[in-house]
Amino acid sequence: MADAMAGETVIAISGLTKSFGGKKVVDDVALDVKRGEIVGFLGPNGSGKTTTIRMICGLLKPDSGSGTCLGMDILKDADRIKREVGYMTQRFSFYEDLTIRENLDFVARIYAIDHRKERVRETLERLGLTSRRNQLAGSLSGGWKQRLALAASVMHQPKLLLLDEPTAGVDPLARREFWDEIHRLAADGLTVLVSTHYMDEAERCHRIIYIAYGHIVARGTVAEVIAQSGLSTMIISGGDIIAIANAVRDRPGVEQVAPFGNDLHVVGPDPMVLQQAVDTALAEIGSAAVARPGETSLEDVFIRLMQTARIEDRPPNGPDENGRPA
Ligand SMILES: Nc1ncnc2c1ncn2[C@@H]1O[C@H](COP(=O)(O)OP(=O)(O)OP(=O)(O)O)[C@@H](O)[C@H]1O
Repeated sequence: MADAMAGETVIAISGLTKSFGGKKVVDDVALDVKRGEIVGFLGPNGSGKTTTIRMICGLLKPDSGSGTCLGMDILKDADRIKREVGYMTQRFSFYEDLTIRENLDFVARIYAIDHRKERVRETLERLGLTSRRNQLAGSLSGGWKQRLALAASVMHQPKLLLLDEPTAGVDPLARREFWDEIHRLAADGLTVLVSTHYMDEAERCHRIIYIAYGHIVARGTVAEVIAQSGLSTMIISGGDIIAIANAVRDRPGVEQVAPFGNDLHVVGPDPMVLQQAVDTALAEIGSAAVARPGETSLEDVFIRLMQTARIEDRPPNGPDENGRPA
């Protein structure tokens, strides 16, 4: 993020609340996003990410709450906000029997973009789509479709881009290129709020916000969110991982046990108690495996946040207290 742009507020919202069928799915959410930031929006399925994004961009009216998006009032100026943000939904759709260029031309007409042909040409160039401009959208692979969707959402030159799980089902190379593009756009001053379930994508954001069943429960840089969790991790290598997992799982001070390849990651809130639990478990089963302190991962933190989310806020078919699906 360029320093000169930092500080300018793009989204400033507080008390945002929305209910569906008597159930609050977004409850007292506050958001503050500055120009040029890439903010990741994470949380379990059904936690209110899409609903929040839709309220920010004027597509859905909040029950309560107030604030501004691009300097406009989210309650009074919803129609203007809608026109000035770029929004890429989870399921983007195109005319499959139109080419990439024709699809963009169609979008440009809808937005009544001036100098339409020139803008379509520029957008094709900027998003690396020029060589494929005459290919039918229906024949594109997932990664190219996604690039077309991104092109369609930035063609009207929005200052804020809202991306709702933009890379679901796209291969790693295409995701890498997509994120490189997002960073280039942000460096030019575009502000990005992106919902995702991918840890590597969270790590590519300047800042993340974690929402669990309507409530924001963590926010900050990835390093800050990991530090705030207060979790410690021991990594056990060189033994019967399954036997060790069974021996350590229910010990005091152990919250999570998960195999990663040939290693076992054991996570808990107190490093001393955790070490003791691991040592005792290894001794008990006579294992010669080696245990060492390791870095706590963002995934471990998110699982903890999901487990500790308020039970009454969870959907009836949501995860149980161990984070397992019902
Ligand atoms: N129009 C609607 N009518 C009724 N319920 C809705 C509506 N839109 C969303 N919901 C419910 O609100 C809750 C939050 O949904 P939302 O799509 O905002 O979550 P999400 O965090 O984006 O989930 P995911 O990660 O699965 O995309 C869910 O329980 C969903 O079923």
